[in-house]
Amino acid sequence: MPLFEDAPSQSQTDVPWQLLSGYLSSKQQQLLWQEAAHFPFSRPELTVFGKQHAIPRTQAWFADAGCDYLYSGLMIRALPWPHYLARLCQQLNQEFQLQLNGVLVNHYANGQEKMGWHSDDEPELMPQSTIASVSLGAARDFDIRHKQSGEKHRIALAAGDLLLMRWPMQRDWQHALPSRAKITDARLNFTFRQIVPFYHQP
Ligand SMILES: O=C(O)CCC(=O)C(=O)O
Ligand SMILES: [Fe+2]
Repeated sequence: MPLFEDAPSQSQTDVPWQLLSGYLSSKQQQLLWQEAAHFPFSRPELTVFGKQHAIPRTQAWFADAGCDYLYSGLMIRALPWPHYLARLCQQLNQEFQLQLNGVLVNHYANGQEKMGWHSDDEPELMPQSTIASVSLGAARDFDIRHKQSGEKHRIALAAGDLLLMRWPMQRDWQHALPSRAKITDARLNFTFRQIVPFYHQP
């Protein structure tokens, strides 16, 4: 019997995220990657401290009707679901008993493209809902830090991995995708979310 079996370190048991490595089959990865080649990615300009900046990645938002997303002051209308993405959403909902109804797709052309520290805590997200993050393409580090204590974790997200971010992750922690100068391959990330329908059109 291994030593310390009943006393795993705090960081392994008490964190609100769960990594399921190799969740997608290679066939599923291939179909999603091909489908995403036709997605209408855009690079919105955000206003930060009064200055306009193009985001360092491109993105697309797909969701059920009425699930528009106000993202850093930009209203993103829901586009209808592509076929394989819809199937993956259904699979996640069934397997983990979730009610995900939208997905933000982020495309990182190479290691220069990134995402800064944030929590996904927009008001149109269903309170206490889970976010399911699926990655394709280049493996990238994903950083997580606790808002109060500053405790840090780094996990690598590789092609086909699923990261479940459960409540209270977005309340207590921030996350980021740091740049990696040596990475030349593209990466896709899908964060499936549960939106309160018609939040922006009462
Ligand atoms: O690309 C990633 O792994 C993270 C994406 C993310 O945090 C987000 O879309 O909110
Ligand atoms: Fe996020």
